[in-house]
Amino acid sequence: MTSTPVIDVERLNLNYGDFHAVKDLSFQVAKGELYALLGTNGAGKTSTLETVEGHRTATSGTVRVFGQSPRDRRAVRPRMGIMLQESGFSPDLTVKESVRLIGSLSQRRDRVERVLSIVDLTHKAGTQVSQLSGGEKRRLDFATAVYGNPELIFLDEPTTGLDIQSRDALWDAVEKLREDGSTIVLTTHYLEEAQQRADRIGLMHQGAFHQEGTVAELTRTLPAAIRFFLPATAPALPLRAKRESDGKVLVETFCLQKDLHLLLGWAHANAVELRELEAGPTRLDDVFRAIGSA
Ligand SMILES: Nc1ncnc2c1ncn2[C@@H]1O[C@H](COP(=O)(O)OP(=O)(O)OP(=O)(O)O)[C@@H](O)[C@H]1O
Repeated sequence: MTSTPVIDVERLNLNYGDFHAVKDLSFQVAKGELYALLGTNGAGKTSTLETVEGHRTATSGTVRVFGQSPRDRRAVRPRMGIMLQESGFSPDLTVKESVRLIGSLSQRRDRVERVLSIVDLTHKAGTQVSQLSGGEKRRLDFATAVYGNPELIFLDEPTTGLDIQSRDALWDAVEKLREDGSTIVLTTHYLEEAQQRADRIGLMHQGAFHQEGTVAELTRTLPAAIRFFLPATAPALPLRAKRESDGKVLVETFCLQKDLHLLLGWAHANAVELRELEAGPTRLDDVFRAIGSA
């Protein structure tokens, strides 16, 4: 990493009483990156992010954001947009008033109308927060990340409760922010989104990284899968395979194209129908499932 990282965490430890929740965690996020912090329940993601956001003090280790302590709120806070799982806007405020409030709290400058348009709430500007649907509330939460194009944006489960159109719109807006140079830290349980969007992933388990790297680096450690139903009368397969609980045959391979070619050639030569054939590269889900079994 050549330039100073936007986030620099060195040997972070966090204790809650006797419980060691985060253990010697180190990672960096470079300017313009989309970094996904993922992990099992209770892995320590929230504790880590709260420290990086300046809400929590480290038990030991150092955390730098833009080269400064995130506890120095006056220096760091105006440069960050934090979309929490619930932003807790007052139910009595209107949408427009809430967005204005984001402006005064963040000390960033923007046009309320622009922000309302990006989060697709222009038509709800005069509606009280208490009258919004779950998805509309989530889009209002997203306004905290958009207002004034912050340099560093935290997105905590950003698409939970959003329909597919709103999800697409949110990711379009995130892409736009990235084009303008924003750095993004994402947490999500939608692994597909992380797989599609993240430049790098930190995968936490029990307070430490289980793995860290690009999606390709994480998935490279596990084989791809070919699955199909095989008729009872079929001759012996040309590949090593196992039978799954639903009766499907599973072939695990690090040479997907070559083995698929071999299998299809064999099926054609023997006139065997491979019913419900599926073949695909390793997914992040598989990497997650392998945690604990490693
Ligand atoms: N205030 C607290 N006091 C004591 N233990 C805590 C406190 N906050 C979190 N913990 C514990 O620290 C561990 C890490 O919690 P954290 O919320 O950081 O995990 P997480 O990765 O965000 O989990 P999840 O995906 O379930 O939200 C958990 O075992 C949790 O029970």
